[in-house]
Amino acid sequence: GGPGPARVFTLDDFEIGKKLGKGKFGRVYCVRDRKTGYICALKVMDKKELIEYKVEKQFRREVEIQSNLRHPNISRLYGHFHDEKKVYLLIEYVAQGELFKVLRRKGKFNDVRASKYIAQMADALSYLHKKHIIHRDIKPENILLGLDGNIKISDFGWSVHAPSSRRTTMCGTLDYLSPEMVEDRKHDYRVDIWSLGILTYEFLVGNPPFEEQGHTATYRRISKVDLRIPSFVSPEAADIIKRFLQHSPEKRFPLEQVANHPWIIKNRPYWN
Ligand SMILES: COc1ccc(C(=O)Nc2ccccc2)cc1NC(=O)CCSCc1cnc2[nH]ccc2c1
Repeated sequence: GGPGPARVFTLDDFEIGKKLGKGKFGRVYCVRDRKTGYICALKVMDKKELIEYKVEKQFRREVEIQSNLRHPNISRLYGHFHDEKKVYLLIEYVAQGELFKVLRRKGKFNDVRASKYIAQMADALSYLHKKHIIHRDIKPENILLGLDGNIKISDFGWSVHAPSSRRTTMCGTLDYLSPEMVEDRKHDYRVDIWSLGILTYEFLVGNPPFEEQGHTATYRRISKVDLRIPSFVSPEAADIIKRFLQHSPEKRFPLEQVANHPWIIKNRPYWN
């Protein structure tokens, strides 16, 4: 059987370790549960900030949804507690940290590494879509790398990191928006398939496909799907990128078919 009833935590249950990150709504620390020795990430947020930014309802809804998610490539929300001034989120600690930093350090990933991550992302997104959850914010900054080399999507949606430690363009987020989102039309779960195409391209090339200096130029290239795939990208990878980056959501490659695409089949034997 699984773990017992959720414990009621207080801050005293933890030894506070190093700071892992700083978000808009709070700071994240690496902590150890004194009772079990378990290492977790603790996100600390001011109640008054959540009220000021009017995100309490969103917070409760997200915590409710996330507490029920169980997938190897989605980082766990173990629990939450509060005291007089603050709210605390107990989140799975993912040892190798932000995939964004690995990508920037390496410049770009080869087909073996990129195909492993994209297959895991497709599996995680398919799981979320079956639960009628659209992630809507797929980008390297929201992906963590576990000790075993597998990825974990985490919810940075509410933590806007200081610009310095993030992309050069202030509007990194625009790069991942689908045509229907930039054109403010109705959108559904297939925006995540579009973003997965942007992510595949960025993993293999080192920058997102429609990146431009200004918002308007990026917007125009997204709307036109002005996609230029460099010749060093393998034919199988170029094929799956084109299947993801279809202007019309109906034409986008279904996530369930990713595992059987030649790019995945060809590289799977080399995943460690
Ligand atoms: C399941 O995860 C989450 C669930 C909820 C929220 C959240 O903030 N919800 C919210 C807040 C306010 C209003 C509405 C909703 C955040 C996360 N997750 C993260 O923020 C990822 C970084 S913390 C984890 C973590 C682990 N392992 C690491 N290794 C290196 C860095 C690092 C960082």
